[in-house]
This record gives sequence, C-alpha cells and structure tokens, in this order.
Amino acid sequence: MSAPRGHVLAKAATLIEALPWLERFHGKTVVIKYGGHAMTDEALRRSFAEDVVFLRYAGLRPVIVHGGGPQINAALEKQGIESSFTAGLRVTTPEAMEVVRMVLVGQVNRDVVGLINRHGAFAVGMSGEDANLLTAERKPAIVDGEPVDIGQVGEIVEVQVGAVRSLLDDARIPVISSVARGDDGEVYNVNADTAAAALAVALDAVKLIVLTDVEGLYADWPESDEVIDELTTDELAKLLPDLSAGMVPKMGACLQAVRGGVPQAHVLDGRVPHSLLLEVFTDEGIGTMVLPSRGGAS
Ligand SMILES: Nc1ncnc2c1ncn2[C@@H]1O[C@H](COP(=O)(O)OP(=O)(O)O)[C@@H](O)[C@H]1O
Ligand SMILES: CC(=O)N[C@@H](CCC(=O)OP(=O)(O)O)C(=O)O
Repeated sequence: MSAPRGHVLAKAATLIEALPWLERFHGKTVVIKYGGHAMTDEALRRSFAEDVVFLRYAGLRPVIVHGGGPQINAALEKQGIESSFTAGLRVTTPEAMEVVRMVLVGQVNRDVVGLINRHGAFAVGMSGEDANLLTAERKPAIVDGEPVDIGQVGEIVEVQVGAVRSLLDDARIPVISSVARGDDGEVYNVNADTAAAALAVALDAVKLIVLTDVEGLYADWPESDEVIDELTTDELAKLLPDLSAGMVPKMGACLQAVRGGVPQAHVLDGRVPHSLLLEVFTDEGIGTMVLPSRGGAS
C-alpha cells in the first residue's frame, strides 16, 4: 500500500484539529448574531447557512439572532419615511416601527429561515414578541451623558427562554428577530446585538458570536485597520465611550454578555466565507474576542 499523499494528510490534520473543540462544545448553546451587513452577498449567505447547519450536526445548539439595518433603511426610503440614528440606535417613530417589524419579522426572518432550511427542517422563526421571549421598556439614548428620546426603542428587561429551549431540545435552530413586547402594550425596536447578548446570557451560552462587515474591532478606526485580537471586559469598558456609533451597541453587547456570565464573545467578519466554522473549530484566532477580566466574570 502506498503512503497517503500530503494533501490527504493535511485534510486529516484539519479534521482532527476540530476534535478538542467538538469535545468542548458538544451539547452547548452558541448564540450567533447575523448582522444585516453580513447578509447581502448570496454566496456568503449560503456559506453562513452551511456553517450553522454544520454546527448543529456537530452537536452544538446554535441560536440565530438576526439584524436587518440596511434592509430596514431600504424599506423606509421606499416609503419616503426619514430615518436617523442616535448613538448607534435608530430613532423609531410609530410609523417607522411598523416598517421595522414588517421587515425584520416578515422579511429578513423568513429569508434566514429559508436559507437554513435548504439543508433540512431545522430553522424555526420567532419574533421576540412570541411566547414573551423579549420584554422591553422604552430606552432613551445617552448623548454626552444626557438622555435623548429616540421613540419606540426598547431596552430588554426580561427574557423568557422557555420556547427557545423547547426548540433546541427538539433539535431545531431558533431564528429570532429583535422586536420586543412591552408590558405597556407597545412593540419595541431593539438593536439586534443587544438582543443577542441578552439571549446569550439567559440561555447560558458558551459563546456569543457577532457577524458583521469588518474584520473585528479596529484599534483606531477610521485612522488604521489594525484589529484588536483580544481584550478583557475592563479594557472594553474603558474603550466603549470613545467608539464610533456602529460599534457602540455591538461592543456594548459583548461587554454585557461576558459580564453576564458568557465565557467569551467574538466579533467576526461575516464577509469571510465560513468565518463561523473557523472561529468555533480551529486554532485560528480571527476577529476580536472579549474575555472576562481576571478575578471574576466581569
Ligand atoms: N472601532 C471600530 N472598529 C470596527 N468598525 C467600526 C469601528 N467604529 C465604527 N465602525 C463601523 O461599524 C460598522 C459595523 O456596525 P453596523 O453597521 O451596525 O453593522 P451590522 O449591520 O453588522 O450590525 C462597521 O462597518 C464600521 O463602519
Ligand atoms: C434600535 C435599533 O437600532 N434597531 C435596529 C434593529 C436591526 C439591527 O440591529 O440590525 P443590524 O444588526 O443589521 O444593524 C434597527 O432599527 O436598525
């Protein structure tokens, strides 16, 4: 018998590299935030779905929380509704809220469910309103230390994960829109990064993974594209006030998740095919990883 060729051995090496990670993450819940900017290219959308289904077959319990900022912008523009952001959050009038809900729950959620279910009957879509999954209260934005009213934007005050756990126990992949109910009868627009963090904490996830359209957190954006590989929650808390708008909810979510007990949070480049698999199953350090500061989960 001839010796196996180099490329065959390299394939075996790649597969076996995944073993420690398979052992570590088997049966564990991973919350993946799929950002609106990461879902624009069809080939990347397909590779995202493949990765999620791969995770599921590998024995993890993936939960998807999707965004849809660019898709909401397009729908608002089409309807001639003006839209602006304050501190990274959409100023949400009642008129805009109707569009946000329609786009997130009726359009983007359906698209992500359909994408995953090309591989089998896995994905089940939910709005945060379903089974009282997410309850929110009206939240002002903080600008220069002062609260500013930004309409129907919610801060999550309660998470009831029963329905999500049932789906996971049934081997499904929950796909969740970041729209929340309020005890006051209102519907709230919640930033999807924030919703993902709250769910990761409530589900005792081993990881929060945020897929976006940059390589990670840039140290000195927009001056340089040097990515911060790793930082602690204390370091992140110091950086947070100086970050520019788009990154504020994202890094705030990573901080909230890790301070809430999630062992690690990652910001990954959704434009890199299979970045999810690379992050979970290989030794490659990609994107930015947030870890607890020494001396406890904070
Ligand atoms: N320090 C930073 N590091 C990386 N990206 C940054 C930074 N500050 C601002 N950004 C911007 O934030 C954007 C990502 O946020 P956002 O547009 O909300 O993405 P998503 O739709 O994935 O949630 C990046 O495309 C980049 O333009
Ligand atoms: C309050 C708030 O800003 N909500 C977001 C919800 C969608 C979202 O977060 O989408 P991305 O992750 O693609 O940015 C919005 O209206 O755009």
